[in-house]
Amino acid sequence: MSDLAVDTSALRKTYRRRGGRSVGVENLDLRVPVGGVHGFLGPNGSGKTTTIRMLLGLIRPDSGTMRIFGEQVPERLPDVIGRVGAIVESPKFFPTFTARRNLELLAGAIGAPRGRVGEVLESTALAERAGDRYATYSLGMKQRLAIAATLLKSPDLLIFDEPTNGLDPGGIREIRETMRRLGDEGRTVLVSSHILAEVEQVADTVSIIGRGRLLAEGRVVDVIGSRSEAGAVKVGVADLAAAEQVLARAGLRVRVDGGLLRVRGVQDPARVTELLAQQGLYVNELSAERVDLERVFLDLTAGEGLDEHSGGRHGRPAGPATNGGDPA
Ligand SMILES: Nc1ncnc2c1ncn2[C@@H]1O[C@H](COP(=O)(O)OP(=O)(O)OP(=O)(O)O)[C@@H](O)[C@H]1O
Repeated sequence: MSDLAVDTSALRKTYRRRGGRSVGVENLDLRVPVGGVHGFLGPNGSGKTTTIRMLLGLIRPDSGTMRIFGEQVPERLPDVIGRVGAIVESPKFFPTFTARRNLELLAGAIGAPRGRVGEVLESTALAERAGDRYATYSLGMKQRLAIAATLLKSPDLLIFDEPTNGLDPGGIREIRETMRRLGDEGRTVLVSSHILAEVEQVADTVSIIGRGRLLAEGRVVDVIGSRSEAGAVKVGVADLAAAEQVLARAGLRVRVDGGLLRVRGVQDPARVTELLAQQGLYVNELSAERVDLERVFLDLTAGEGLDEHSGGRHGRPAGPATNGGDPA
């Protein structure tokens, strides 16, 4: 049995556009391990939805291969689709029926056991409100009911494309907790998002893409760890320009960023304080640089945002992904 829930190899998809073709996904090797939550991250227009739609057989790739649980798709999709639950657009529920009734009707339609309804309401933390009419649900509850509906057939792989779009912080937290619960049950959750803080808290592993290409992948701790640097500190001081010169003269790599100095290659932070104090520059803040997924993402995808009107992606040559490269 494959230890990957999803894997793609050299996947490519282009779209026709005026004057030629634009690239949706370029040479993409995506690997999603079985079990746990996998964040599929990228800026707007980077190819997340395109990839998900190809996996679900909704659009065809130009070239490359895709497998779900080791089965080649789209060729073998009928064999594995029963193990896959996806929310690509909001399902239709009857507004005047309760959530439970809506799920019972759906369970009947797809031949899921009726007892499953109670279980999926528990999994999505909707059990207490299951007797309320759908029309009275908040957006977050509606989204969780959509997840509950996909859980009726007890899928091993769940694919969620930007599931928290339009939700308030409370709704986002509930979806996050639901995804974590599903991952802990041993299911594989593939969730696309451009909200990094949310993914960092819930994902076990991530793939980061930009302009349709893979930029980094791996366990969240490793992706962050590989780009953290010992001896990187942030320094607050009133005269940033003068302090920058002093530290640069002392051989430290330093730049001004966001009202602070970012200094690298610092073996002893007390040395920074001393060097500056000698010149009458007094440090009001000094802390180790904390690298989070957001920082990694911004470094990796700098300049990867799309300008739809520039035609910048058109005819882009293929090339290898620069996994784990050093941040600029
Ligand atoms: N049906 C289409 N026709 C033409 N171009 C398309 C089509 N769908 C997507 N694209 C283009 O393919 C690229 C990737 O888009 P895609 O929607 O997959 O990105 P995404 O990462 O899901 O973005 P978002 O976060 O905004 O949903 C973009 O340049 C987009 O304009």
